[in-house]
This record gives sequence, C-alpha cells and structure tokens, in this order.
Amino acid sequence: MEALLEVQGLCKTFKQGEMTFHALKNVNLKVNKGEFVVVMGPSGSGKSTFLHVLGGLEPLTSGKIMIERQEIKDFHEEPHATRYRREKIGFVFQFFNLLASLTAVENISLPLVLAGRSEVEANREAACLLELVGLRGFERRRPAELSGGQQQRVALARGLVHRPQLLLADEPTGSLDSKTSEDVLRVIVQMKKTLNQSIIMVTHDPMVATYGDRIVFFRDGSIVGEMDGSGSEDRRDRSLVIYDRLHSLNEDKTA
Ligand SMILES: Nc1ncnc2c1ncn2[C@@H]1O[C@H](COP(=O)(O)OP(=O)(O)OP(=O)(O)O)[C@@H](O)[C@H]1O
Repeated sequence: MEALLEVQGLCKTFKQGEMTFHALKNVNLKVNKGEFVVVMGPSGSGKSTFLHVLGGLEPLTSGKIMIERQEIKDFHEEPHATRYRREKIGFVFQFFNLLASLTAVENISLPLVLAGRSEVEANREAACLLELVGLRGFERRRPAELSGGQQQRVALARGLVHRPQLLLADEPTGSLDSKTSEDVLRVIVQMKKTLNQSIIMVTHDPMVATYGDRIVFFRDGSIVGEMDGSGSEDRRDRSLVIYDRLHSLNEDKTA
C-alpha cells in the first residue's frame, strides 16, 4: 500500500505564560492512500490539536509532515498555508459551519470560487458532489431547510469539492442522532471508495469508530496503541472492544 501521509516525530507545544505545555509529543503515523484512520483518546489527549496541525491551522513545533514523500515545509505560513489547505486538505467539523444565506450548491462551490474557479464551473462541480452525497434535488435549499444529517452531507460535499487527498474530520457526527450518524458515515465510506481519499477522523463514539479501517489511540499527546476497525466483524461486537480499550486509557489516566 502506498503512503499518502507520513508524520514523523511531530511535537506541538503551547506557551502558557512561563510554562510550556506539550500537547503533542513525538507522534509518528503513516496513512495510506484511500485509508480511513480514526483517532480516539481521552479528553485533552491532543486529538484536535493533531488534526489542526495536519491541516495547517496551527504551526507545528518540531517534526516532519510529508504528503506523498514531499515534506510540507512552512505550510503554516501564508501564503503557503492557504494554498496547502485549499489544494490538499478537506475539513469537516462537528458543527456544519454552512453559510445560512447560501443554497446547498452555493455552499459547496464556495471553496472553488474562493480558489478562483468560475462560478459556472464551480456550481457544476458542486452539483456533482451533491449528487454523490445523495442529495440530488436539494440544490437550491438553504441550510435551515435541511435536516442535520442533510446539512452534514452538504458540509462533507463542500469538504471534498476540490478533491483533496486528505479529509480531516473532527467529530463529524458529534451533533447527530445515531441513525443519522450511520447515514453520514456510510456516505463518508462510499465517498472514500469513489474518490480514493484518505480520511483521518476524530470521534469519542466507539460505534462511529468501527467504520474506520484502523483506529489509533492517543493519550497525553502520544499515540499509545492501535487496532483495526470492524472489517467483516459485527459492528456492535467491535464497538464493545473499542469501548473497553478507550475505558482502560481513561482509567490509566486517572490512576
Ligand atoms: N491554543 C491552545 N493553547 C493552550 N493549550 C491548548 C491550546 N489548544 C489546546 N491546548 C491544550 O492541549 C491539550 C490537547 O487539546 P486537544 O483539544 O487537542 O484535546 P482533544 O483530545 O481534542 O480533547 P477533546 O476530546 O476534549 O476535544 C489540552 O490540554 C488543551 O488544553
């Protein structure tokens, strides 16, 4: 399998007055093309910080991030950061962050328009993505006229419209009920297959984690273990195993 992303010795510190807080400590991770990696761990273990650094939203302190064996140098500084984010990375967050005054198609096409593509071309691409996430016919709806799951599917289409190599998803189903979460996850897995994207997704929910190919566990800013997703195993059985592992990480933390 060919690696898309390689993270080596990644460290991230935050200055808090006189003190230095180590949010990420020597993180190493390889993600293959088309692989869906889930990140789990106790609250404060560095999961969101990891996504933010990977996505160029936060500068790294030390270490290397490589995409297709090319080191992404200085991508946290403008204008490289914006270009890196616009070309290589797609984001989906817990709160869909759709613009209320724009239609579904306009929300999806916005990243392309901002990147300088013509409106006609951008809207054509956006309509194509909207169809891929199963929302054909909803082109002209505004966010308030869509359900939570439909809004998240629009947000997913927006995150993928520029065909990024890597999709970073931070609790994308965190504000959805379990049935709607399943629908969105199925769409994510389907999109991954269609577009051969790599995905890194943070979640607290063991059932959601079963959709990944691989789960990595963070604790205190480091990766402390990993396991496979459900594969052909029953999703419920696998989620119990994941729950157990997560629980033991939480227990170790308080021990
Ligand atoms: N901008 C910042 N300044 C100082 N400390 C920060 C900053 N951002 C995050 N941290 C700290 O880094 C640690 C990791 O935070 P992060 O948000 O990555 O954790 P998390 O695993 O995503 O947690 P949760 O599951 O609660 O969302 C926390 O202790 C947090 O307080």
